[in-house]
Amino acid sequence: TSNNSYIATDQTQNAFNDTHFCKVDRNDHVSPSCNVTFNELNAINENIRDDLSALLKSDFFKYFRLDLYKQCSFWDANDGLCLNRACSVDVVEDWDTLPEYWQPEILGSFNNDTMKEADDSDDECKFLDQLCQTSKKPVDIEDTINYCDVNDFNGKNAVLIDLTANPERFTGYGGKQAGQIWSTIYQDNCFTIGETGESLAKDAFYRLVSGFHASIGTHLSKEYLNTKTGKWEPNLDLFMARIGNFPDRVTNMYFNYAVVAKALWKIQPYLPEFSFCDLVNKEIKNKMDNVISQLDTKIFNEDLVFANDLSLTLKDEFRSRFKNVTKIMDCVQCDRCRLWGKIQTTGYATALKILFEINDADEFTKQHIVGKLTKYELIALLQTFGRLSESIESVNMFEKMYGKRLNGSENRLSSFFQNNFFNILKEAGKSIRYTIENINSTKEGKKKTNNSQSHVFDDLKMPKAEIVPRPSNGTVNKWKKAWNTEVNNVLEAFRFIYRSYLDLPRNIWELSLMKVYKFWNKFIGVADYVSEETREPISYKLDIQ
Ligand SMILES: Cc1cc2nc3c(=O)[nH]c(=O)nc-3n(C[C@H](O)[C@H](O)[C@H](O)COP(=O)(O)OP(=O)(O)OC[C@H]3O[C@@H](n4cnc5c(N)ncnc54)[C@H](O)[C@@H]3O)c2cc1C
Repeated sequence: TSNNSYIATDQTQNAFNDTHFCKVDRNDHVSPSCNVTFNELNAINENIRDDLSALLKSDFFKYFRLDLYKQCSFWDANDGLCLNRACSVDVVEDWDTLPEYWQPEILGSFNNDTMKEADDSDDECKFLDQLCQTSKKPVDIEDTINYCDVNDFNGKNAVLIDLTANPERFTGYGGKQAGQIWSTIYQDNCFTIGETGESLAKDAFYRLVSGFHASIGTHLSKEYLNTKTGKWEPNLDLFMARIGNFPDRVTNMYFNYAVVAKALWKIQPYLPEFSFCDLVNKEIKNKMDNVISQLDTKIFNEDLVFANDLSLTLKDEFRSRFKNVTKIMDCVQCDRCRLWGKIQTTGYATALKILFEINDADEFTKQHIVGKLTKYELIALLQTFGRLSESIESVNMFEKMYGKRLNGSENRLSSFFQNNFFNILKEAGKSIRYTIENINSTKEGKKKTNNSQSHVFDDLKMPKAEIVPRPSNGTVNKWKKAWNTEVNNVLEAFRFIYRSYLDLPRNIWELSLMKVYKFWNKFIGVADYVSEETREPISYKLDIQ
């Protein structure tokens, strides 16, 4: 439930405490309202991935407008929030040692070249209009069906941003500021713990928020800044600590995927009627068709969500709570996080409007609602789908990395267990017994031909084989032989421990030397700040935006 998982200190969990990745059964249904399994969604996602990526990079879908200076309406941003940089320094240590362009404010800012000033004279941005033969005027949709403020993107201060040049990835934003945003969303806007189990609607609300949160975590883990190499690369430990060890978070991302996919499926018949020019562009239109034709109505059954509580008040409450979530995005202090936060909450809000406000039986409202979708809602809807699609792809990628890591550690573990103390004893015992038997049999003139057991541990110094003399009466004293073997084993174990203690000072000495060496390199500025591959300063290799 929301509050419980919020309070959990997930970072402290062992990332590899279970062999079952994410503890999710891929053949289970994603949720009671989704007649689709995790595996099926994975397959759909694989099929649409290329077309969807191409669509998101097209001129129509790659631009978004945002008012960077919109006032946070929940608290005085200069007062209630921690504004100093130290508040962001919760993920990367030693920020001060990094060059300026790696500081959180820079990583979280926009690539200025990719922003264009919006034209105040028209509510619509001219740049986007140039792409379209017919310009769609913004509309005053009745506020009663909106899950976000659709006029948010037409403000005087709104700027146009090229999303392909400002990817959602690790920014270093975190600490108290981000914590306050998430806690406000979960504690003040989600339904309470008891309530989430009450109905599918309240449960869906929490799932949407948690899936959104998990998706952000997945992206920042996938494109994480390795401060040693200066490269953006996947960070499996971070993913496991934030998402992978929480099956509910993984499930909620798939749930969100199903919700947004269903909304797209629902508006498919109306897409040709949109006046956005790029949709008229054959290639874009084909790609859009390819993507949506892979989707299916059974992916998500929106009729179930409000089925048990037909009360209109619950739907109103759901809508106004979600609108709050979209507004809280104005309080996010990291520009790039705010941009993607705004896009995704707008995308979810659009999906919810399509799913919950369009009545299939009522063609008039259907036309009315779909016909009045703004281009920013449509862009946000598709971009949000793109984010979730990438998240699902990343979960599968992290699973492979996890498998590799686990196999690697299994090998290390098995070699540890093969060489560990007790096995050495066992093998030593076997070897002694074998040697005794071999000697005995040689004495008896019955040479053994099977030598397969010999010398499993060639590198080990075995104790001299002890030949147990035969009793004079000719019968082997089995008990005495066993006793001697065990005593020998114990003695060998003590010798082994004793040798380890003797080695300890040498090991400590070597470790200290290595540390001093590393420290010296750092002091003279060599090792960590120069790329190992090229020996060039990292700044040349970084794609800083
Ligand atoms: C709108 C928004 C956008 C952001 N975008 C970015 C970005 O693009 N790049 C970037 O690097 N950082 C971004 N951040 C910051 C990022 O989300 C984290 O807040 C930050 O990385 C610190 O993480 P944390 O481990 O302290 O826990 P947080 O992610 O801040 O989570 C706080 C608490 O919530 C709970 N929790 C975590 N995940 C879930 C979940 N899925 N479901 C339920 N409960 C959960 C946990 O108990 C956790 O301790 C964004 C933050 C916000 C609010």
